[in-house]
Amino acid sequence: MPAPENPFKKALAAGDMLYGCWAGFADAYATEILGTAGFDWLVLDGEHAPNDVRSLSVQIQALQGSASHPVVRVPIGEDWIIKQVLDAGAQSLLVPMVDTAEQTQALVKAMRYPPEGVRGSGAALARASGFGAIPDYITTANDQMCLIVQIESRAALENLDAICAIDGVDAAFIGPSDLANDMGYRGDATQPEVMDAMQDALARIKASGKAPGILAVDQDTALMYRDWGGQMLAVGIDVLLFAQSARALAAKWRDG
Ligand SMILES: O=C(O)C(=O)C[C@H](O)[C@@H](O)CO
Repeated sequence: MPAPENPFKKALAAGDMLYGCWAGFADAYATEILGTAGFDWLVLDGEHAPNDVRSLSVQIQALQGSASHPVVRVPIGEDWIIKQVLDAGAQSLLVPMVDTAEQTQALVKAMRYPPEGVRGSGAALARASGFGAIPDYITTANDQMCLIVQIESRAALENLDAICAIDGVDAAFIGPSDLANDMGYRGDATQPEVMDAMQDALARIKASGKAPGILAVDQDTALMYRDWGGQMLAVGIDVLLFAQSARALAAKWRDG
């Protein structure tokens, strides 16, 4: 029995439009609820939400029966955390702050067992292999790995074509907020220079044959990014959805 097929990897390659949402409560119960909403994918955010490997692992479990595919964002693109979240059952990783082709090549290797890569072998302990119930996991897992690199700096834009040319990259995901910061427009991704850079980057990613990804937290921006070629399109953040609706409700009753 081989490693489970990665439907998200397949859908990205097929060019399917895939709508996602950030899962930032770092809580399995909240993520399980979000998993009933109907998104194609959810980012379990290990970079900016208070997650650790255990909280990420239980959220992956909570999405077991959901149509929403878990995309785990690691805090940093390093071998040790990549092998831990893959062993926990993640098959699709979003890696922040990827600036060079060399970095990208190392990430591809970190996600794969030798000889293609350097992923450490711990299948018997790993939830990913069904704790040894999938006998062929170690020989078939490499093909199901899905790498989404985050493009969020001027250096990444400069190296974008070389990054997208790396075998093993499935998608390149623009981080509007960090990109704006790096371009000198801290907190404002609506600046024309940033918008032009993002539109150009989405087109270049698409032209490379990889899936273009990006995040928007309002409908008009999401529609614009989709028109620019955004295929892996995050259209919301659960924490923001909750906070904004709670504030609106309080204001409604408080202020009449
Ligand atoms: O730079 C960005 O924008 C992202 O990578 C997304 C943010 O990290 C996300 O937390 C929303 O602000």
